[in-house]
Amino acid sequence: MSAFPAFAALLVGLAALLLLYRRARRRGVRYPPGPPGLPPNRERARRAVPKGVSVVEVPRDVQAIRYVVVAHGCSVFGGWLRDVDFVCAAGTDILRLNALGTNIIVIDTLKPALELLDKRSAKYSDRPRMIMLNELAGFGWNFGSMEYGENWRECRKMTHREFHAAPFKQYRPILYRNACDFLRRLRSGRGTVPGHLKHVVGANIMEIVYDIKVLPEHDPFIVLAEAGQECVGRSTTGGLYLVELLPFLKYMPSWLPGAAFKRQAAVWRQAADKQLHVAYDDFLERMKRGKVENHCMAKSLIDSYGLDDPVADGRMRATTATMYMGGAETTAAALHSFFLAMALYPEVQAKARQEMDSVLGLGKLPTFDDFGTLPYIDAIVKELLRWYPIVPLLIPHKLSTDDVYDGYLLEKDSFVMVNIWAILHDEDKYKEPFAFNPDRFLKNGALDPDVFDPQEVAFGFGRRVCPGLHMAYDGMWIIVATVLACFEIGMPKDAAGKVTELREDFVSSFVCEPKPFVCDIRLRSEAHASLFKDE
Ligand code: HEM
Repeated sequence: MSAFPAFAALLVGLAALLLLYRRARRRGVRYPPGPPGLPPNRERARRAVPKGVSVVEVPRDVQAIRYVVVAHGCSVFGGWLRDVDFVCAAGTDILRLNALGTNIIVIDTLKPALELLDKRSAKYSDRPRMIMLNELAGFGWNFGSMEYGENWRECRKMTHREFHAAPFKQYRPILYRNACDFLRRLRSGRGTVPGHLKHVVGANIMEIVYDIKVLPEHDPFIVLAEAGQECVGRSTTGGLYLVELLPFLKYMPSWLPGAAFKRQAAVWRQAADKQLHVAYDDFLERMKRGKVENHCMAKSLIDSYGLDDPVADGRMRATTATMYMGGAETTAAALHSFFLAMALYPEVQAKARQEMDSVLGLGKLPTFDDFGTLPYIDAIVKELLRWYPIVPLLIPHKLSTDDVYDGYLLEKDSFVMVNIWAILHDEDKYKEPFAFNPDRFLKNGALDPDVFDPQEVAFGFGRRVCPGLHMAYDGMWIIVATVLACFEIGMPKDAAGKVTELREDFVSSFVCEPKPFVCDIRLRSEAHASLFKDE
């Protein structure tokens, strides 16, 4: 017998043994409930739901939860699951979907989310590989999508130095100054609210990270960062790339038919490289000329790590560039929801103003010196995090080893998503969860410690928890407080001055944001304009 058939027989034998071993090991094992296999459409998905798992049909106008399943597409499954618009199992804590061999675990309640992602975070802190995004399009430097390991740990350490609660306070004057600029832009009547929000959050990040003061319009650094952000959005929500399932395809020559994904990735790679290097190189160049005037993240990192170590240099570039990726779209989306909520709930505005007038006195713009003295403003920020959670399904974590929870086997390499939307709309925690009602967080005029704080879940879990959460909270707080101090936000009106309809209509994407809408924004009085006039 020649060597090849013997070798082939040996391989087949080994594969069969492995299969038998895995079957034996799995015998008696329970998996979390869920539809068997990939549900390709709504009808089949509904029929496929196993006994004992009830399915909640979601009202069409409550857009966000439709994406409990659809938003799996944010990582890799979008194309297939897009038309599935039913949602999660009620009565189960954990749901398991299987999409062509990839397990997706959806955690629907707080207890398993905390137990697994927080307490057992050593096992649950990896991310899916995302070949198109990380490896082909060149965004592997983004530590938000980086695999768990030393590189990721070092980037987190670098972020923590500047962004945890105490050091971040030094950046509050920047947030305040840019908030005043935002008020002036709002007053000008030019542009759009989402455009102004994008500008203010971009301005905050660029200044805090690189000491760059952006231009009022078409700032080149924001333009580059937005271009990078758009590539990430398109590569993660545009549907599945076959290369995610067949990784060897990544070596396919770009000129071959069927390799359009590689040509697309090459275009995105240019944006990824620019986002990584341009602002950082600009900072280095200014530093060499002695032109860096203020403390910023890049300066602090270079003061500690120096300029000579190429590994540290790569990580400093990656860490600083990741801040825009994580912080711009999310914060702008949350504040966009703020304008919608205020137009829909004028009584909330009235209460906020009453609080500010009585605590601060008339005719004063709130500043960070007032932080902690305005519980109703804090309650509005918390309700914004809860009402339409900004990242309703988390960024998928990946389980790095088999695990067991409540008798269920959770397999190594499963994607793990938390249904933050469901947790923050749990009627046991929040009465009338669909209403925007900041009062739910208050008792006797102070924040009620017995009400579950949405911050506990809205920023994620365990070792992957959002490192920008203090910046996010402070950045939202100052805009909410100063806008309410100076402006009235009302329902849209037609040309004849008649109030027109305004709906809660949100974009179906990885980040939950209202679809464009019009509202009526008016200065409370000319005297209020003097509170934020040009410096
Ligand atoms: C309202 C605003 C924000 C919300 C709701 C939010 C929410 C989140 C969530 C849910 C995650 C995933 C956590 C997980 O996987 O468990 C995350 C990750 C992240 N966020 Fe935020 N975020 C916000 C603002 C910011 C800001 C202002 C920054 C920085 C300037 C930032 C930087 C990041 C980064 C770098 C990651 C990736 C962390 C990692 O994978 O290690 N975020 N954020």
